[in-house]
Amino acid sequence: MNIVVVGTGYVGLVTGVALAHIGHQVTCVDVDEEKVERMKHGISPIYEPGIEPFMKENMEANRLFFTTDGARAYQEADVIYIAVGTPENEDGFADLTYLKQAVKDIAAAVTKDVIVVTKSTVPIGTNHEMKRMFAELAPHVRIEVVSNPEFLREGSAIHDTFHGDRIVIGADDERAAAVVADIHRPFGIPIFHTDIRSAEMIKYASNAFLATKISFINEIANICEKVGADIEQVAAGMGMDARIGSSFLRAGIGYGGSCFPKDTKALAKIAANIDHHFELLKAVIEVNNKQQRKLIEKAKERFGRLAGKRVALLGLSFKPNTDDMREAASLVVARELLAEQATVVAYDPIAMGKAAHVLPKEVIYADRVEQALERADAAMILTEWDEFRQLDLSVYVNKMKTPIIFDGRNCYALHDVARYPIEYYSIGRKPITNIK
Ligand SMILES: NC(=O)c1ccc[n+]([C@@H]2O[C@H](COP(=O)([O-])OP(=O)(O)OC[C@H]3O[C@@H](n4cnc5c(N)ncnc54)[C@H](O)[C@@H]3O)[C@@H](O)[C@H]2O)c1
Ligand SMILES: O=c1ccn([C@@H]2O[C@H](COP(=O)(O)OP(=O)(O)O[C@H]3O[C@H](CO)[C@@H](O)[C@H](O)[C@H]3O)[C@@H](O)[C@H]2O)c(=O)[nH]1
Repeated sequence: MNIVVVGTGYVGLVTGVALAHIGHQVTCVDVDEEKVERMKHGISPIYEPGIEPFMKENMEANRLFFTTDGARAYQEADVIYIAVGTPENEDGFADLTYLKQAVKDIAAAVTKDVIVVTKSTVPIGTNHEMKRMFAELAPHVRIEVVSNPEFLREGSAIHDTFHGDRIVIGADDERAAAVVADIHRPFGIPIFHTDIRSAEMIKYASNAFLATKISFINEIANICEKVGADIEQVAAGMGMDARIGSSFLRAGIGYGGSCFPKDTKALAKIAANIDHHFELLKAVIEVNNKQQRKLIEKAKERFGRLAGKRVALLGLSFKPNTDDMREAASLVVARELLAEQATVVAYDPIAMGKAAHVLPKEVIYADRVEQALERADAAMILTEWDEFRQLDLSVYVNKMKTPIIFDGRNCYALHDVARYPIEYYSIGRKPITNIK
């Protein structure tokens, strides 16, 4: 089976590598020449733990290739996976420009029948629109379109691909569905067959539901703070109920990343377009927007004014084990701190290179966590990197001007913090005020 993957971002590259690893012949196409050049040398354009050894192993076995020559790759393909970006446009809807361009590129090149598999997250009805475009642009061949939404998480993408809970295959054509199921069978993951529209909706509904769990637990955390309960205990107790489940109940400063923010907004928009006002989802989004500002609120309450304060920002990426800055809470927090005329000194183990392109230019970068904390009036933890979780708490005491920590990810146990002369404000838990 000759497989081509269009787009080598988080989804495309991981899909290409994984399909090669289970034995398929895979060519990954990207329009970004620099990216392709790096990948040809076994260098991943994204920070994703464990991906490069997989790339190298499959390249050496002659199963994995990279090219910018889409036309040639599409001509030789039996199955083409589309994994290009579908970012948010200014109305909150999914921008389908890249996807439509990929459809045009494929239609212009193919000379034989082919199956096109859509991995990109697309609004309900998009795969049918793609089918219509193919029929119009490439009437000489038969192109079947299959929806195969992706559920991997950044930072654990390789693990998720080999250990996913399900593979969703949405198709109108039984033969095409069977071909795609056969391709994925070696993963040994349950395959769920459905129609195309339901597959498209499964992706949006899954992300919206997970985002709902996060906003729900964050609201409970905010109430816990006021009634003296502890969110870690509450989430643990709730999660023991198998009907609720313990995952995605980590309270914090809200969800970010390339998917939840855009996909929740896109689903709300999809609903609005058919005159359905998705009130629950709108509240989930609103709660998240507020939650991203939670540490600023707490700091203002503690200090009154933030002007002139030196604040160490620990963690910039939207979650640990990725350098992805898309919709990271750090963007909001850095901007607000600077607007309050605070000095912002930032540190992230991996994301500083990317962060420097998107954070305001006034942000100062530290090479090490200790350097960021030096003479700081306050520290704000935005990403729960292991480096911060494992940091000896005495470092805060020894380095900071005043060891006042605002922890947006509940990195430390309260009983550990209580042993140090630290002021500690976290999410949904009692503050600790041990500074003498
Ligand atoms: N990032 C995730 O964790 C994740 C998980 C599940 C689903 N998704 C969805 O998968 C899709 C891809 O997301 P991503 O984060 O991997 O995107 P990305 O932005 O990281 O990568 C997209 C790639 O496509 C390339 N590209 C654009 N147009 C092209 C064309 N015509 N031909 C060849 N290459 C082209 C770009 O150069 C880029 O390298 C989106 O729809 C997203 O919502 C993402
Ligand atoms: O209990 C939790 C879990 C997550 N988060 C936050 O939620 C965001 C998203 O985290 P996660 O879901 O782990 O990462 P993503 O890589 O964005 O993955 C999500 O988005 C992908 C793109 O659609 C989907 O494929 C995945 O299934 C879905 O989990 C991050 O900011 C996390 O800090 C919390 O605040 N609390």
